[in-house]
Amino acid sequence: MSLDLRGLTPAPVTPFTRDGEIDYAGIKKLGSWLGGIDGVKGLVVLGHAGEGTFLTSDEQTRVIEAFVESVKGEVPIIAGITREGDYVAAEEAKRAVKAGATAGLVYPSHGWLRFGYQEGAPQERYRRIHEESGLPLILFQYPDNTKATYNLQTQLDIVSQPGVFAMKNGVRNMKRWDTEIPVIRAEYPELQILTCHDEYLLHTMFDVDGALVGYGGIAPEPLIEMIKAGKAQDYAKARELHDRLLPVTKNVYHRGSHMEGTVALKWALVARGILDNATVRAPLRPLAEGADKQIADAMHQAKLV
Ligand SMILES: N[C@@H](CC=O)C(=O)O
Repeated sequence: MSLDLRGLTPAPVTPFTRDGEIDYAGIKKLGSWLGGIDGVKGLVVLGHAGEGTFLTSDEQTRVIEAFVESVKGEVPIIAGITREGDYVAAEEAKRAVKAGATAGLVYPSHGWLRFGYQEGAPQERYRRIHEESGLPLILFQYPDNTKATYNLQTQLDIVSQPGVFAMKNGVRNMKRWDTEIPVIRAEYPELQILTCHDEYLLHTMFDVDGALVGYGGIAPEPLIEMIKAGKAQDYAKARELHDRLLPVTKNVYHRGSHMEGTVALKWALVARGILDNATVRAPLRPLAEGADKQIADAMHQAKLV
């Protein structure tokens, strides 16, 4: 299966039953729906939206297997690789391969968020995970306001390494976006650059090959259109889609932290009839009373239901 993510790669939620267990029937419904949409290029499971770090290792394996089964080979399943240490992250990547994952999205080591990273450590993390698991990897560029954001040289070094084929860019600093992407593109024209700015999709859609976003798990159809409009440099069309989606964007991604957005994604899927509940695992918390109705109304306004 070729790894061409030049289009929409949703990062779906992990459905739970009302009593908090993994809902495999829900995964089947969600995965087969998303995987069957023309323009969906892959699914990234066990990311932030997928509550990947809230699952046990066995659960992670079973979630990957269930998503692989659900898409029936239509699209690749890409696993979030999130463990803090490189040794355990490489072990996690090997388990993901066994479960059927075709690629990995490598998260920064958690401690870097607070303390920053030693020079060379991110490059080494990608090298080790790829060498030990064989997984093709996606570089995850964190926001500029974290200490786990990679400077330009670190990004260039990582994407020069064997096995790194794409970048999920969530830098949220337009100076860096405007100046770093052209340099990376010029040096590595084959690298697939994907936006993950769920809340700024219009503004980042004209410089990328695609989008790797949780938003894609609830509104794949208009996002596929928006990616096409971005590639055609058709601002009017992209703006129209943005405006249509704004009630949903506000209700999912402007409602508080990005983490709260994960809970909202589940309510949006309830509104679409894909999930039957919005159960999440702690530390996520249920949304305030009435949020389900606000989200359902927004989904109606955006013509997604
Ligand atoms: N869109 C988010 C969610 C992460 O996985 C981001 O920017 O990182």
